Amino acid sequence: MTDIERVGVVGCGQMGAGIAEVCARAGLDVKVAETTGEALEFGRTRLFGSLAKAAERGKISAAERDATQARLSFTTDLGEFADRDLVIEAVVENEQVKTEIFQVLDQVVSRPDAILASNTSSIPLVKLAVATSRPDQVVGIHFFNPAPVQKLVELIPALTTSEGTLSRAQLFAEKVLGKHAIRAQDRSGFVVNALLIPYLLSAIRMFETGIASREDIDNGMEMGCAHPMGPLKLSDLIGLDTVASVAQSMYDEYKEPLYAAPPLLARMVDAGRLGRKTGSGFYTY
Ligand SMILES: CC(=O)CC(=O)SCCNC(=O)CCNC(=O)[C@H](O)C(C)(C)COP(=O)(O)OP(=O)(O)OC[C@H]1O[C@@H](n2cnc3c(N)ncnc32)[C@H](O)[C@@H]1OP(=O)(O)O
Repeated sequence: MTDIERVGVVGCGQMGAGIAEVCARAGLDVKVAETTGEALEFGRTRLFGSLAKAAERGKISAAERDATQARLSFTTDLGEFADRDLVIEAVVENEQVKTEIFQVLDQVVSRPDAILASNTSSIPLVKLAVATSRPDQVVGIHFFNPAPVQKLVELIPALTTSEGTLSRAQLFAEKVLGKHAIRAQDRSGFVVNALLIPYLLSAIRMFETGIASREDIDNGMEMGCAHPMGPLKLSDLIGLDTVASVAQSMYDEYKEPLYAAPPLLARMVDAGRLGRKTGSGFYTY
């Protein structure tokens, strides 16, 4: 269906693990990289736990779970990505860290037309593209959390991305992974975050100024507008550090006050209350 069979995923946090799961469940050979053995073990446990849950809920059979696990391998050495047809980087939203990863991938990935993709939600793709010697093969493939559940991916071409790379990425996302792809320009926030982040920040401001309780804010949007989760619960799911860093990138790009993070968000990030992943955010988990 496409020429992509071997996928590399850099980072096995919340998003990396979800993306690796989606790719392995689609029948691909997936190699996942983390920086340390400890981080890798944590990520593997998260990923295998999610597959176990999918099997318990009857979404996949026990045989499919085992076959999916067998398609996943783990490493702390990006050098093992040499044979990958597509690599999706899903590490922290830090431009320097991502740039260094793209420089390494450019060195190690040997297939001449391999696609180097980033799951970034806010860093300009062109900055990652020009860090490589193949800027026409770098593209944004942005998944949503939880990646196994959310149907959408955003495809973001950098100014340098070739139409061939973009169409192969689209074919991969739609035909192999079964996602719905929308295209967005390489502008901070793309489509979804450009709409979502100001809404989340407004909810945090509303809570901070005492206009309503966290439960009333969330119930308001869940019961009033049929959102699956209210904005404070959703911020906890995304991770408050991610919400803050995406907001910062959007503020840096547009200088619009509506993208400025409220002080409470910054203080919670400083306190390490990052939401579900740390056990506490607007709620306790
Ligand atoms: C910041 C960025 O750059 C971009 C982003 O990611 S923005 C964030 C986008 N995400 C959202 O907006 C999430 C909104 N929330 C939701 O869609 C839902 O509340 C939710 C899917 C997270 C949970 O749904 P729920 O009904 O409350 O819980 P639950 O019944 O446990 O789950 C519903 C389904 O999702 C599945 N699911 C939930 N979490 C999952 C996970 N982490 N992995 C795999 N499957 C999961 C469940 O197995 C269940 O599947 P079935 O109905 O087929 O059994």
